[in-house]
Amino acid sequence: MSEPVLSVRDLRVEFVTRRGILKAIDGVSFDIAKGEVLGVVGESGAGKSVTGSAVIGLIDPPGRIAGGEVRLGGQRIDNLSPEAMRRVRGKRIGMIFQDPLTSLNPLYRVGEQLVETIQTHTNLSNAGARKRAIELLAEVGIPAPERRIDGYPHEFSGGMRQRVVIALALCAEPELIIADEPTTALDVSVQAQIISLLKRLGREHGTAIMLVTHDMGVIAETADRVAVMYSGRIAEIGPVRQVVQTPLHPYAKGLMGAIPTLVQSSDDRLVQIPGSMPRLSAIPPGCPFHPRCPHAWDRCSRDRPDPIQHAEHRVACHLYDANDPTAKAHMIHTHAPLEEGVAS
Ligand SMILES: Nc1ncnc2c1ncn2[C@@H]1O[C@H](COP(=O)(O)OP(=O)(O)OP(=O)(O)O)[C@@H](O)[C@H]1O
Repeated sequence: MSEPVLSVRDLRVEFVTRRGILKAIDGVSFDIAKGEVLGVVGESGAGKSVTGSAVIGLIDPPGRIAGGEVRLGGQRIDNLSPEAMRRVRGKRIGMIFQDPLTSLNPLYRVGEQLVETIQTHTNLSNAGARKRAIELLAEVGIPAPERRIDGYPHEFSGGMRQRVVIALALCAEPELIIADEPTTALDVSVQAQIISLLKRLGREHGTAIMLVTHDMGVIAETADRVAVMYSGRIAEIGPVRQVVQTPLHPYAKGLMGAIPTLVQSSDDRLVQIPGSMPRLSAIPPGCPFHPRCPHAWDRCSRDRPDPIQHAEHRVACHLYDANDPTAKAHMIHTHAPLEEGVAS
């Protein structure tokens, strides 16, 4: 397999607070290949956004990267100077946030912003950059781009504004796009359009996309692979189809059961996982999910589970430890809906 565009190894991020050092990201590893969409999902506070911020070098004090490596196209970027990292962000990594106005200056016409960004990365003349900007606006589905290019951000609807942000992110032909909740602020009907646009552009431009969202529906629609985060760690990662249809980690099983389906009989209840994710200041020893896990046994409150390759999934759960003769028993002696991924 060719070298991944993004490679993250054993990433650790801490926040130094009066209550002590809080481990927000504690040993996260994943790759994203060219043209691939990795969905990063998990409940609020799981560490999705901090992971994205760490990749783009935007962890500000009191936060700090406490360990691990981030490589872009094989080159380490976690140890670059702030200035060098700013150049990487501008050129090699594009960013799309929930609020398009984070990326757009309300005082300038969208065309001026696109042209300026294009000219930062190319030798195009004003006329050439304007032509390229119109092409990009057309590519992201802005109608009448030769006219709309002279509009101000407030003259665009939320969905159209997010399309402009995507065009802006594409100006530099980045290797990686980090999209953090890109559709959360949009109407449901517009969300699907933006998501399919991102997916199509990622494929066409060969861009690797890290898509951060709490919305499993968006992940199921868009991602090639999915990482399920819990308490600053990846509980499970694998191809989206496998993880959505046959999740292995008990937390992922609960989360997948919580995807609302369009057709739902009155008997269908959303699966709720009892309890809540621990605060960073009170992460329990061993597996952070063990207090909520129906399978947990004494080992789970003692030993931190390392990720285990199980078929196409990588899962951080002792249940799948083929070297633990007691693991299987703990799988079998719990209730039925959690049994289909039994370790063999
Ligand atoms: N500046 C900060 N100081 C202290 N803790 C922080 C800081 N920024 C983030 N955190 C903590 O890091 C953890 C991970 O936060 P993060 O924003 O990555 O979660 P998330 O999964 O993206 O959640 P959400 O879906 O709500 O955005 C949380 O417990 C959060 O409180």
